[in-house]
Amino acid sequence: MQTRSAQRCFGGNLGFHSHVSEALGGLDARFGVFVPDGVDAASPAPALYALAGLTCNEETFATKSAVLRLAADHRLVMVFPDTSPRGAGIPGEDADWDFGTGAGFYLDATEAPWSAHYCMGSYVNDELPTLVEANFPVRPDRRGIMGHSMGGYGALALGLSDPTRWHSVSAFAPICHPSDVPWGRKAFSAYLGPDRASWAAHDPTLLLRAGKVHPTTLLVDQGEADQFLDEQLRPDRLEQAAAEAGQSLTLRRHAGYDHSYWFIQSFIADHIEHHSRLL
Ligand SMILES: N[C@@H](CCC(=O)N[C@@H](CSC=O)C(=O)NCC(=O)O)C(=O)O
Repeated sequence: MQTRSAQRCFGGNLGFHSHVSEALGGLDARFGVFVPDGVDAASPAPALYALAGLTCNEETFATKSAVLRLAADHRLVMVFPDTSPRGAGIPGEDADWDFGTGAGFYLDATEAPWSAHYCMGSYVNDELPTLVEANFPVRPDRRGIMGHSMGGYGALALGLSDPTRWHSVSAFAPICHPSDVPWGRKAFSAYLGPDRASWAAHDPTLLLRAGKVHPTTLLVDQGEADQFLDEQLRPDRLEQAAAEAGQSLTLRRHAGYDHSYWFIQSFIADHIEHHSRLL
């Protein structure tokens, strides 16, 4: 692991690091970690992973969400992964802002040529926690996951898939039913292939319909003036599937708020309290 930058921030240390990732087929992967003062090997803290959305990178959530002061106050270590492999060299990976670079969708591609590098599912679920837990003062038994948009989808999908690994889950404006919206159909067709049966394991709404529930309440915030709400996000589908599955869900709709980080900044404190209480 190589530290690319390190700064003091809100009485803690914020660093951005890189390493050669096995899950991403030997490419360099970047991530950020914030460690509040008072958290050390003798007194480790839970880690909260924050997944950013399409077009973002490992700096976006740390920089724009206003989460760091709150993480310091609640004594949570924050981990900020990148949103895709970088520089895989696959033809077309930089052609669209909603697919390829910056759009890894937190799953493991099974289709060539994407499967050689686009394995952000294994990366966020396994490789990065192993690396973080070996190099930072975090508790390996208490992890939370949150995210925005594509990252909100990732938080819900990974959290519902393995509640023993992710002990608290929340999302801002998540893509709730990717199999049935344009962003998700585009990514899943390429990364997972045309057989829609293989998509279900990566779709929060379909995971709930299949009986995958999380033992804690899922917290989801959604702006009603979000420009992507009706075409791409579909929280109504998640709400219905959660009700049918018996999944506890707090879904809050906020009049006037859009898809931006200004929306996230407005409600991030509630998410940090949610994770702090459960972790
Ligand atoms: N390419 C468009 C819109 C890109 C965009 O809105 N990205 C969102 C995430 S969308 C779902 O995953 C985002 O978080 N952008 C970063 C930001 O700072 O807002 C464009 O660039 O206009």
